[in-house]
Amino acid sequence: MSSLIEFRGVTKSFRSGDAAVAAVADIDLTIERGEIFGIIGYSGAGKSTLLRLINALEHATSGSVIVDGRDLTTLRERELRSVRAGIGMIFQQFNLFRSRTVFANIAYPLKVAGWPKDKRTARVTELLAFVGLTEKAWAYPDQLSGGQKQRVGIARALATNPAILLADEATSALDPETTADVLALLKRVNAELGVTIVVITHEMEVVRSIADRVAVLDAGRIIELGTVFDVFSEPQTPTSQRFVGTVLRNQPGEADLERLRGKHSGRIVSARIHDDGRLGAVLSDAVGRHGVRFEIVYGGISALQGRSFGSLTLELLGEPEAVDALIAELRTVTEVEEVAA
Ligand SMILES: Nc1ncnc2c1ncn2[C@@H]1O[C@H](COP(=O)(O)OP(=O)(O)OP(=O)(O)O)[C@@H](O)[C@H]1O
Repeated sequence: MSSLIEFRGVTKSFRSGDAAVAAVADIDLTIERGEIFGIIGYSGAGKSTLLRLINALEHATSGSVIVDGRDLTTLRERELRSVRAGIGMIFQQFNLFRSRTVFANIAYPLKVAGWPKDKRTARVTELLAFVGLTEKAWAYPDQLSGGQKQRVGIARALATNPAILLADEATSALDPETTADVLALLKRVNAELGVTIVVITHEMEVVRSIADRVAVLDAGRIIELGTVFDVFSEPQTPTSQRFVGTVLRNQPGEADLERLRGKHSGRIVSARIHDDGRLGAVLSDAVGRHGVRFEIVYGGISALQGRSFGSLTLELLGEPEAVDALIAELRTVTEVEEVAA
């Protein structure tokens, strides 16, 4: 892979009264050609600003934004327009023209780019088939469901064959089932058309479903960056742990722990499950040897990017020394955390 989008020491500040407030600060980030890159963060974290710096709807206060080898901070408006032509964008509220048909909405960017009518018609027909809306060509946006509107948005964004697609909370207005359909379409856009996609979202499920890598943004800074597998299986910061906790139930939360403490008198430990299967092997062998009984009281295994990870929470019952010896043995193969005595 080669880098397609690069942020080098980028800060974007806005004036707020007399002060300058940084919406994003000191961003160093490289997005590779062909990947689906997720940016997650709470409201106000700076996600939209970061996205809008890629198509120069915002201009960096300092640092450089490099897209396909061109440093946007050195370009004139006319050159920026040609960069923007290679970047499509979709939005939470779809931003379709209500007074135009689906066909005309998709044809619009082609018209602006000066495509002749026969070529426009051929391209729109092709795009309608790709997003599965051939029958809706002459419908108006108000006659479509949310998912169909976003399909039109995607077709319109792809009309001029951009290398990059920016998705700004593109599924946040949709129900879970429609979200899954739209995300599947975005995956096809990436896999079949080779379009690099940057997705900003506050929903970890979106990141889990489609992204290859993810950056966690907090107060304008990237606090974590990695493959979706790494960030989900070992989130390093409390913010990332909270996001991961919204979609994975491997580890008991505070309320679960309280319930477990009330119900179980033995020592309770959580042990990480890795792809290697060693926890299961050691557990089945060692409990008998140490004379410890156990009960599984909480846990879950998730699969992501073709690998498994998870956690098992066990109540251990036996002589204190025997339980200590078992925990020590488990610790030789995985991470074990005592969560309640
Ligand atoms: N044009 C602007 N003028 C002044 N402040 C702005 C402007 N755009 C963004 N900000 C501020 O920058 C910060 C980051 O905003 P941004 O919209 O990028 O965050 P976000 O993570 O996309 O949030 P949301 O999901 O709510 O849109 C916020 O504090 C916001 O108020």
